[in-house]
Amino acid sequence: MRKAYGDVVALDGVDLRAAAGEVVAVVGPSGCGKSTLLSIVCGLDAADAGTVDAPEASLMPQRDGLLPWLSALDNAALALRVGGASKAAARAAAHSHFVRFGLEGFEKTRPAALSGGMRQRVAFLRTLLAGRPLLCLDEPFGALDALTRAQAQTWLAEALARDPRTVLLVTHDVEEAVLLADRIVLLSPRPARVVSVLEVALPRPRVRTDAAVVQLRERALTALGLQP
Ligand SMILES: Nc1ncnc2c1ncn2[C@@H]1O[C@H](COP(=O)(O)OP(=O)(O)OP(=O)(O)O)[C@@H](O)[C@H]1O
Repeated sequence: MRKAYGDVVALDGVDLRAAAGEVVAVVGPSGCGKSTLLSIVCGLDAADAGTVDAPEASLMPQRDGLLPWLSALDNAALALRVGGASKAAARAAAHSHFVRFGLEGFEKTRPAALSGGMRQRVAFLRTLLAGRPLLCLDEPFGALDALTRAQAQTWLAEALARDPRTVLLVTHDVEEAVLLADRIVLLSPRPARVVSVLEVALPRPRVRTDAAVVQLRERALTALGLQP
């Protein structure tokens, strides 16, 4: 696949495959074209050359995209409302996940009064409830502090274990990719090309201090040229 914005070539020959139910992490340096790739896969942008053969996808954008004037519950229920569900049905469906997502008691809270981690959980729930087979997650935890990020990685792993989907997870964070993905696609600096693909054949749940996790993280960093 190829995509340029004027003289800026964002993607140059990126070829990517995901099997149904597989979590594929896409890791690459800042500005290499990862968001562009997700926009094309989700049908929000068109490639200049190449094709996308993907099922219907829902995108969790880099900034959480929550609507500031809606409550947490109505934000989570938004995709269902857009899909034609009544307000009551959409709220009930969204609410049935609130306890598991650690959001109980915050149904009426507006996004500005939620913590960063909670906002990400609401945004993820909204993406999940869109009911599409493919989830495109663009740096879902990029804005979180290290501790909140570690917690968020755990709940995402648990949520996907409960409700498996095909996932494209864009991240800068090699460790996050090793913890969550079945396969890691490493991209070059812009224009993005696939540098290497690593299989993550490790049992779940994965622990960041595990020797195999640390070893794979180092292999990925080396492939990206970030480790001697
Ligand atoms: N709509 C656009 N118009 C012009 N240039 C764009 C547009 N979208 C992206 N670009 C450029 O394409 C390149 C790739 O951008 P993209 O956002 O896809 O990278 P990224 O890997 O997601 O970056 P980051 O990791 O920092 O989020 C950048 O140089 C960016 O400036």
